[in-house]
Amino acid sequence: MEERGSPDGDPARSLEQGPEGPETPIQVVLRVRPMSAAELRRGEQSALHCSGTRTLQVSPPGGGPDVAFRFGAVLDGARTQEDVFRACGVRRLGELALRGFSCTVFTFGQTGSGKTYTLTGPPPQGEGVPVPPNLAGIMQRTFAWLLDRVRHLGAPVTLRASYLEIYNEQVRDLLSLGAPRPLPVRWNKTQGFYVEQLRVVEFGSLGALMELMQMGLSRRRSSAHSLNQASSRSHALLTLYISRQTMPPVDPGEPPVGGKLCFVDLAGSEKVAATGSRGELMLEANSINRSLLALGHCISLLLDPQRKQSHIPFRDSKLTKLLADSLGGHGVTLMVACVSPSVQCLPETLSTLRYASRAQRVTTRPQAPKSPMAKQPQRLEMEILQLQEENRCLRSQLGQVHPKGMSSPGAGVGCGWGSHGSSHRALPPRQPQGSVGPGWPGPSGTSMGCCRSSCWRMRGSGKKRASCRVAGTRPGMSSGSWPSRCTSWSGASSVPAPFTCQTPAQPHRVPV
Ligand SMILES: Nc1ncnc2c1ncn2[C@@H]1O[C@H](COP(=O)(O)OP(=O)(O)OP(=O)(O)O)[C@@H](O)[C@H]1O
Repeated sequence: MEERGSPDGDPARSLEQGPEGPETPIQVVLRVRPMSAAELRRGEQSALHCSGTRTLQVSPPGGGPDVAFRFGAVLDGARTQEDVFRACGVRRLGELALRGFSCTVFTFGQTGSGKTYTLTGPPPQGEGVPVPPNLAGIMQRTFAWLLDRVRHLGAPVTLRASYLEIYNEQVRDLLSLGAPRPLPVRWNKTQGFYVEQLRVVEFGSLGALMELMQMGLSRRRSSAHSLNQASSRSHALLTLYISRQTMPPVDPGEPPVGGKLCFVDLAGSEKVAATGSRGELMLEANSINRSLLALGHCISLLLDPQRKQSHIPFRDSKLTKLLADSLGGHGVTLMVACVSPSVQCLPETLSTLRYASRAQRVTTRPQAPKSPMAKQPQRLEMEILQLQEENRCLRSQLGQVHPKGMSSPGAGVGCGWGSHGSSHRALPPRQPQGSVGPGWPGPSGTSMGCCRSSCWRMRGSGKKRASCRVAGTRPGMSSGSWPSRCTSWSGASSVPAPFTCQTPAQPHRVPV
């Protein structure tokens, strides 16, 4: 018996462990749906047998050796929606998304194989009729889990969602306020590929999120053909953006830590001869097949260690652009491959199984965006340097003033290092808001204390002729970008009332 598939190991455990090493393979779970009523009516036989929790055996009709495929988990037609949710380890992906990772769950398979059922449950039985809770799919179950999890977290979390479809190679916003219109896919260095002008909606409750999902589902293109009465004619991507504020916030202006959880319901591959698609249905089928082909091509190239470092043609379709990070980037990805058990579907099923086998050998390098806390050491280091410098300077002034028994440090002692030996003219200091100290000058012409502690940068004053004696005026440098606490200014010709520094001082370096 030939066997293909993933290496040994407990699937649930490997998903629960999450991305430990630098490279993590795409996890693949296989779901075999039960025989449909139509298939049973036609008396079709099953060609698939699950042996154990990870192996699927395929028995070709008319004899021949069985072929076995191994995946992270294999779920037969008797498994419930809850079983599937658990086996897929989606909660673990949710936890990772809360920690800032970008996670993707996507379903893949032939038309009518149960992809939409797995993600969102059966089609609603009427307008506004909700899916019965026991039939709810991975998406509804994840939403409920996530909202509950967020409620019990100590830190505030902002949740937002977007929902789009790729229909005939056009991206349409399923949550747009008006009629959906094509949106461009762009690329930049920080975001990678993204959809411009996509509506992202903040939500605060499970009910609000379910409404968004229903809105998107009702707008998504679907049609009937001979293999599925409600066949999706587009790829749909619902993304949850999870922004978790660090405690305590590093800086009110800092963006919060953000993770993503994206659910992708791919349209099914189809043989137009089998589905009987004509006209518009056939155009849709061709577009679907082309984009799935592009996806398969990228997956094949990602498996080639030589090619992985070089060019992968993600730009070949909108689908591959939007899945680029999930497949070859820094995301954590789960693929749920869906198949029909029927012998009639075997060629398509084998193609799905091979596709899924290849996908589980693709690896990504999961990486959470750097938390604002990570920037702290650098910021603190700068602050420490500045404070040390100020401390050193103040100490040296104290050492020079007090031995002479001067009660007022401002009385009659010139700065010892001004140009041409003249007294140092300090700019009138800008007092930081709410800060009043002994070093601040009084009314024009009087100096009250040490310019070293009282000379502050001229924030936005535009007096570019003023220069810092130590750092100097740098070409193109505005006064606002000078050292935060310049201790020695000169050339302040445009300043209305120059002050004379009367504190003895030693030249010193100011950290810039
Ligand atoms: N595990 C299952 N249990 C019961 N019914 C199922 C199961 N999976 C799928 N079905 C039913 O099979 C039919 C096809 O499923 P579904 O629409 O989810 O397929 P699909 O793969 O999304 O197809 P398409 O690619 O054409 O959109 C639906 O009527 C669905 O309710």
